[in-house]
Amino acid sequence: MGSGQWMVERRSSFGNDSFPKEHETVSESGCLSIIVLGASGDLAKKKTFPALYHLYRQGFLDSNEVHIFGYARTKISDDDLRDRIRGYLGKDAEHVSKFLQLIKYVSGSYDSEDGFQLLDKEISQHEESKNSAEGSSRRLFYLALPPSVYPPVCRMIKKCCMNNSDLGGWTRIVIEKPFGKDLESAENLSAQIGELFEEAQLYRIDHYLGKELVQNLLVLRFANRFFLPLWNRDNIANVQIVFREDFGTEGRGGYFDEYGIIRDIIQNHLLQVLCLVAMEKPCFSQT
Ligand SMILES: NC(=O)C1=CN([C@@H]2O[C@H](COP(=O)(O)OP(=O)(O)OC[C@H]3O[C@@H](n4cnc5c(N)ncnc54)[C@H](OP(=O)(O)O)[C@@H]3O)[C@@H](O)[C@H]2O)C=CC1
Ligand SMILES: O=C1O[C@H](COP(=O)(O)O)[C@@H](O)[C@H](O)[C@H]1O
Repeated sequence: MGSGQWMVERRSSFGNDSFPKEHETVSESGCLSIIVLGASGDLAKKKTFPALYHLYRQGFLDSNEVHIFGYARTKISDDDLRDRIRGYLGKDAEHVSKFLQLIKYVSGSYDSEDGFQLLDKEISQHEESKNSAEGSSRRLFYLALPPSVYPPVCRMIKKCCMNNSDLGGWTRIVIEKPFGKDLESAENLSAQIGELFEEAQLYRIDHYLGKELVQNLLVLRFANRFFLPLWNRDNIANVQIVFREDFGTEGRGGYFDEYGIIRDIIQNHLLQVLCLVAMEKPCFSQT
C-alpha cells in the first residue's frame, strides 16, 4: 500500500477530514506550555519527565519560553512532584535543579471544570509573563492517563484550556497507547475525541516504535547483507519475544485492574516487535 492510499484509509477510519494542510505554516515561536496530565503516575515519572529533561539538556526546550505543568488528582505540592521525579532525570544535579524549577503542579479531577479552570489560569499567567509582543502561545497536553479518562479530559481541555491568544499559536493533544480496549472502544474514543479536536491537533503515540533497538530491527533485517538471505523459516527454528520487568506493580494496580497487563503490553508493543521481526520487506512504491 502506498502513502497516498494510506492517507485515504486513515481519514475514513478516524472519521475526521481535517488533516493538516500540507502548505499551512504554524508558528513555532513564543511561549510553550507543556502540560502532563496524570503527572503523579508511572509513565510521567519514568518516561515523560525524563524525555522532557533530555530535550531540555539538548537545547530543544528554551527556559525563556517553556513552562511545564503537572496535573493529577493526587494532592501534592510542586516540590513533592519534583522530588518524585528527580531520581529519574540524571546525575547532573545543577541542570536537574534548573529543569525542575520549570515545573509547576496543579491538582484537580479529570471531569470537573474547577481543576481545569485553575490549570488554565496558571498557564495564562505563565504566558502573560513570558510573551513578547510578537510571540504566540503553544499549549501541548500530554495524556499520561488510562484511556478511560481521555474523553472527559479532552472535553475539559476544549472547554477550559484552549489557546485563544490573539497572537496565534496552537493547542495539541498527545495520547499514549493503548487506544481503547478493542476495535469498538478504539473507534468510540476516536469519535469522541474527533468531535473536539481536528486530526492535525492529535498525536497518538507508542514509545516502543521510538526505541533504537526496535527501529534497528528494520536495518538489521533489510540492510544487512549477512542477515537478509538467512532471515527466513529455513534458518530460524523459533522466535521468542521476552518482556521482563525487574520490579513490581508499583502504583499501576488501579490501571492494571481495569485494562490488564496483556492489553497494556502485548497487543501494541510486543505485536509491533513481532511484525518487525516477521513481516515481509516493506514496499515503498507510491500508488
Ligand atoms: N508506565 C509506562 O511506562 C507507560 C505507560 N503507558 C500508558 O500510559 C497510561 C498511564 O500509565 P501509567 O502512568 O503507567 O499508569 P498509572 O496507573 O500510574 O496512572 C497514571 C495516573 O493516572 C491516574 N489514574 C490511574 N488510574 C486511574 C483511573 N482508573 N481513573 C482516573 N485516573 C486514574 C493516577 O493519577 P491521580 O490519581 O493522581 O489522578 C495515576 O497517577 C496507560 O495508558 C499506559 O498504557 C504508555 C507507555 C509507557
Ligand atoms: O507501555 C508500557 O510500557 C512500559 C515498559 O516500557 P519500557 O520502555 O520500560 O520497556 C510498562 O512498564 C508500562 O506498564 C506500559 O504501560
